[in-house]
Amino acid sequence: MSLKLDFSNVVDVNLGSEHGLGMEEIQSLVEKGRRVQQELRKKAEADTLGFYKLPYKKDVFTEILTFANAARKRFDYYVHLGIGGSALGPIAIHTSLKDSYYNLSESPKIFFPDNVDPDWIHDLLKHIDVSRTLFHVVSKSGATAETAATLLYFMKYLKEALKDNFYKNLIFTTDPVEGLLNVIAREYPIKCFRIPPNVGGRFSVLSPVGLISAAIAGVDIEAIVRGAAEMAQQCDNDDLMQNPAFVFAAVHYLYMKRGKNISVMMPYSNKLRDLADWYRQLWAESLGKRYDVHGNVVEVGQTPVKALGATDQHSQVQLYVEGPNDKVIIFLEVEQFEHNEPLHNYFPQIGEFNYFEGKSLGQLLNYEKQATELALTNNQRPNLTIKFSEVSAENVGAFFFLLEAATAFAGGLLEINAFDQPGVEQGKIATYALMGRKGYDKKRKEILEQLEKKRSFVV
Ligand SMILES: O=P(O)(O)OC[C@H]1O[C@](O)(CO)[C@@H](O)[C@@H]1O
Repeated sequence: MSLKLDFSNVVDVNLGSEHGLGMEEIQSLVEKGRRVQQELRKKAEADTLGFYKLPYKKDVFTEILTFANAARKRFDYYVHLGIGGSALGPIAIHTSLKDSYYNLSESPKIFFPDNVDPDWIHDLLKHIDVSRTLFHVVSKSGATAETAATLLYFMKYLKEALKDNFYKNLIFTTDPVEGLLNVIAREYPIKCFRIPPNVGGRFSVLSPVGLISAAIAGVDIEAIVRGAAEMAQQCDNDDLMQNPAFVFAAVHYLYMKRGKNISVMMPYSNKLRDLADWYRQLWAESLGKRYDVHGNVVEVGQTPVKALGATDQHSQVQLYVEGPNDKVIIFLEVEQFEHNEPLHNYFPQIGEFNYFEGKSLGQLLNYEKQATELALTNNQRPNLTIKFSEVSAENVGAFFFLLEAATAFAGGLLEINAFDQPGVEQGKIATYALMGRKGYDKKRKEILEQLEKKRSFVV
């Protein structure tokens, strides 16, 4: 595993004192960082914070591999039903390590319909044969409306195709005991994988949530968790100035205090593109909080934005370089691409093309990254780079763990609970109420009254 973090362009010497951080400023957080580290270690040891232990669950990996090897032979299609933390990690693994163009992988063909757009879901039916499809339903709570709805949608076709044997094409990944999927699984012999209760959805990628689709696609899941475990060691370093999770968290904490409320993740790699989607949920749901742990109203958080290099140089970078200086840009860079064929100028009459001669697309992409980095730095825009030696399972696993540990550290520095999501729950409850779910009658009445009173302004 080789993942390196380059923080040079947040340092005041390179960025100027108005927008750069003094080393002593970061250093001044070390004492608080130590207290946060102790607190997190205690929680990990007491098993209240389960994501720390996910890279070491050997028995779970063996169970997944055994299941996946059999499933690869039995099914031609795999459909992953889940949303948020139950989908973004699996998608990121698939597009980074398997098939960067969705849905074109070899058999079994893999799909992640993580939305309830009826036309999009309907279109999927054109690409699969339901009787030869494994549906993997992933929901920690076992109740999320979108996931339940897509399960019910496909059930119609499963029942048509397989009659009472429909359950043979279903597997669930959910809480060990709680939730509606367990109620179904008690009735039908459906294979269930477990999300440990102490692992939140957005921290669950290294559990069966992310590893089953990966194993079915033929990704080396043992390499993913090996990379994560190596990174876990680095993130446990007592020397906090050498601890990548702490430094990442400290830098962002200091910038949040200075009003830099936007966190842009910009992979210069299409394969790493969806890691930024995964990061958005992690950073947004974990740190976007109204109250701190003492009950004070703090309304903290950073809005994560996804951009893609070089594509978004021609869309977003103008704003990043000259617009409001309210962002921290995180580049993801690949040092060694797998394919690096040299270009040749086939139009010698066009001398202007000669600078391409012998250069590769990878070189162009990385020079473009360097050029954007320079432009940002010269305009005092803080930026840092996470360098992947290559796009490999080890590095992707390490990336997941790094950002999870950094998020936990950032939550500690901000003194907020990084592991709940009360704001999302409000929306979930309102959806249940509007849909008329049992037990939500009072809420439904309240919402309908509220909607009636609302002034409308439709143009
Ligand atoms: O896995 P579940 O319980 O279906 O939840 C899906 C997602 O919904 C949320 O609760 C809110 O978006 C996320 O935290 C979670 O990853």
